[in-house]
Amino acid sequence: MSCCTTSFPTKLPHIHSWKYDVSPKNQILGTLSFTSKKKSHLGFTQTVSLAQCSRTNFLSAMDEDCKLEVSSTDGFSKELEIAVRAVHMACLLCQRVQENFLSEISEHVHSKEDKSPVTIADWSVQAIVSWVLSEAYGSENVSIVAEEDVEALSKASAVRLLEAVVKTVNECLADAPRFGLKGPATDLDAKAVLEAISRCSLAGARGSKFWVLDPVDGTLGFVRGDQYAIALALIEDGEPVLGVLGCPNYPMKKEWLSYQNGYRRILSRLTSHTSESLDKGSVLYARKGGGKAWMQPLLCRENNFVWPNSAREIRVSSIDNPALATFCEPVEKANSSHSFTAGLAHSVGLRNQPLRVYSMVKYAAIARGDAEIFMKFARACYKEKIWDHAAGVLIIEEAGGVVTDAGGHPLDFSKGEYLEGLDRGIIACAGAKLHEKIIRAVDASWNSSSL
Ligand SMILES: Nc1ncnc2c1ncn2[C@@H]1O[C@H](COP(=O)(O)O)[C@@H](OP(=O)(O)O)[C@H]1O
Ligand SMILES: [Mg+2]
Repeated sequence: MSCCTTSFPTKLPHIHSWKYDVSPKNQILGTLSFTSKKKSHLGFTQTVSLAQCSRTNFLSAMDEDCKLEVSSTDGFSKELEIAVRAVHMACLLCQRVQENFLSEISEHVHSKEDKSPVTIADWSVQAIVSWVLSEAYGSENVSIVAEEDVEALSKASAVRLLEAVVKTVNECLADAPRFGLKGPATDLDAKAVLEAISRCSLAGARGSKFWVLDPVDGTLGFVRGDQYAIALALIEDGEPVLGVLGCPNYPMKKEWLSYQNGYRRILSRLTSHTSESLDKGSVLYARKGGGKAWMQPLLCRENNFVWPNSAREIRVSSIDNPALATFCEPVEKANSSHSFTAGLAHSVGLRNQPLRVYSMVKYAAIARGDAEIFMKFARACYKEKIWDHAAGVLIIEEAGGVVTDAGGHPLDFSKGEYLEGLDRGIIACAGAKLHEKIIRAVDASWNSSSL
């Protein structure tokens, strides 16, 4: 049998080319080698004994294999990949729950003690992310700070609710292999699900390294069929070092964002379960210090996740003229003063209408270059929580943007579950010029505001 040697670009950014022996029938038969643009990998040669396989399978297999090599030398790569895969799974879970309950909402939405809504998706996402991270690193080695606790779920009156969560979790974990993750050998029972949820504790926020998770950020958007996000970050020594934002209703194409206020509800009525409608979300991620941030499309239901899953680099907008800039803010004026931001917008010369969007999708919009400014000014008595910001802050910074409080200080993730010492509000901008203008405008108008 005659073989030839050839090379082609791979999907991995670090890998420059593969060389492999291929038979006339396009079968991969034997030894292959690769070189990398990264110095540490130059000249590295790997010999792999491969069963005969198609070129497409070979490519996937080798991208997977190579990933492990890169992971071992590249800080946080393995954690990042697991986090991204877990968030993709969580997005799928949320899409399923959202589609189901848009028609029977009352059964699925419950009130927490502070009257904010919580759904089976919040608990289920927390359970699966906790389970996946614990499986990957051992539960004793993983510290997760997350929004939900099990109190309401553990009550005798909540049997049906707990059943629904357990079912949702198991349905999602059954899909784990599609995402390149190992699922449980048998379904998790209620005890295991409750354990996974309660393994996440607020006490972890005092440690030097911990994950922080908002299982469904913008729950109000979620129950209204609108924007919401799944936010996972890794904090080390008080700073986010990894950030992953799942935005199941924020597609790769910007135009879709303008269909806010219930477009999902309309879409899901018009389209069938398996159609393109499920392929309209994105997952954003970044690693500290890389100076890069990325975006991947959500999986179509029948596809398998192959890293890097058509990742596209994202960058903040280059617009620095306020007259052309768009600013985002929360939909709910209870969460941020619309009148104060309207005054700021006027004084710095912002002309576009504010883009009011639920959840950390606002951070995603800045990182992707779809908007230039995000401002949030909550009431003085409200303390911002770390899980509402950690992932978004890192992704914007790595995409080239600036995020600080209104005093120009970085947000402090080192003091437990709250952003302690936050000065007045949060300002995220595509660039330093816009950021300085907003900071100056806040100073000029703060004393005359009612905040
Ligand atoms: N009174 C308040 N002021 C400011 N933020 C609040 C708030 N009440 C809740 N939030 C936070 O705002 C988040 C929603 O963000 P947004 O208003 O930008 O959509 C909520 O996240 P959850 O939905 O995860 O609870 C919650 O953490
Ligand atoms: Mg939140």
